[in-house]
Amino acid sequence: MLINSPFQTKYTNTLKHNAQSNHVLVSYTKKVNKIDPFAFYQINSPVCEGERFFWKSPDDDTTIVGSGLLCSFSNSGADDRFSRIEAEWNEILSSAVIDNPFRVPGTGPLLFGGFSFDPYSLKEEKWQPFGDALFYLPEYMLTIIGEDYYLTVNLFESEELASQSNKVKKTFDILLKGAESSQVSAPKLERKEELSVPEWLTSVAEVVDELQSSDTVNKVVLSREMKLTFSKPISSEYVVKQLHLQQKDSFIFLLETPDGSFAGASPERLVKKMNDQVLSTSLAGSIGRSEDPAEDTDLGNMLLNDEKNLYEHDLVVKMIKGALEPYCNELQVPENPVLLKTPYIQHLYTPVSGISKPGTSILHLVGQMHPTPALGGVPTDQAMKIIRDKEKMDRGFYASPIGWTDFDGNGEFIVAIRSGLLKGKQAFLYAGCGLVADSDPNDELKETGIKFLPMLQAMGGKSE
Ligand SMILES: C=C(O[C@@H]1C=C(C(=O)O)C=C[C@H]1O)C(=O)O
Repeated sequence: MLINSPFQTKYTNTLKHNAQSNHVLVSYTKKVNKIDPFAFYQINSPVCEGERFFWKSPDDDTTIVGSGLLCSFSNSGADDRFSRIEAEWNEILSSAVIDNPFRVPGTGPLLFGGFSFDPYSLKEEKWQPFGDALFYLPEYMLTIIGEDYYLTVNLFESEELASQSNKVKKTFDILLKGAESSQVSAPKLERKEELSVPEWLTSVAEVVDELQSSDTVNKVVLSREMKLTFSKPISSEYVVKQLHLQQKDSFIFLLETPDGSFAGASPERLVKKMNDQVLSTSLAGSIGRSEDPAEDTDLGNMLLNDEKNLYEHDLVVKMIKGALEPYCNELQVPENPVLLKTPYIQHLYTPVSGISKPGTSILHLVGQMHPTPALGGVPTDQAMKIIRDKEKMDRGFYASPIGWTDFDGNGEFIVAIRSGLLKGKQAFLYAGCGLVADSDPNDELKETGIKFLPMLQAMGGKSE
């Protein structure tokens, strides 16, 4: 690490955080020349490996890369995990010294991370480093907004200001000199296993039966897992580079820990907040793609007129509208969905936008909206119970909110689908689908098979 922070503290609870609250955050942001985000990602390897993150919104709108950990925020269990992260973050910010003349969203001190899907689900060892909430305040961060590049350095105040600014200046110089990205070799896939397929098909059939006979439960999203084994440990950087090249219309995300990384390419925004503008997305209802343009249009039209998919979609729209209503004015919800196409699948898509009421934070909105019926079901509590009972696995961070919030309260969170956990020589991929009373198990198996493809392709495991 270029700046040797003596305060690398893992805040596991509010109490511990309070004990550290005399440390003042100092943050510097500078506009810099163009720099390759992957070169920046590698810049402090191997020292910072396990302490990095990567984010890119569709169409290269915003790219944020963090390297090195000034501190992390984590917690386990409990429904108040959203507000606890927010309280700890606000406490750090309340005494922070911030030198950022630009105040562009995504620059300056920023928290990147996410939450687990379900704090009450069974817990698997492989997800243990992530807990139920994990956020990073990076030491070094690159933000790219369109053609503009910003570098932020964060440190805790521990020395004379003059020597601090000297260090920061040196850091900027070193970072900018070493900015060449080196190649990482492709992983060699040795084994690909779709886990418990017969059991999963039985669970889907059972849930469909329950949906048919129930007066109260309308939708449940069930997911399944695929395990990949490689000849050598898989590089998170390789995977994220491939996703970046292959999935232009999706959000690319990566959160590293020293014991496993979570990465994916999700088309689904949960919520974006820029000043008081709020934007959310209902994404549910799916159909495949065709290489033949006319056939592809036909498939899209079929989806736009399919009652089962429209119903599934509408449940999500209604819930998102209901969750945002108490916190937003001027909510706009188009009457009909449109299509959102990614390379392997097309979805029904409805944007929901509004103006947030004063005092509404993005983390609060995330807590109010998660899990939407696109990933959980309707009604939420009953659907979550069914998911726990039928899936019998730990989704970890799959299907959960992941994203960022900056010191000005701007931010964006997505739903972490089309994703996987990379752990040494193994990777665990996840894919799910919305079930309603007239769902067919074999169709759902096929749909989830398609949803594995973005990650599979990025890891060299997609057979043509
Ligand atoms: C659950 C996933 O996707 C979700 C389910 C969808 C559906 O059932 O049609 C569509 C988009 C996503 O909201 C996944 O990709 O794993």
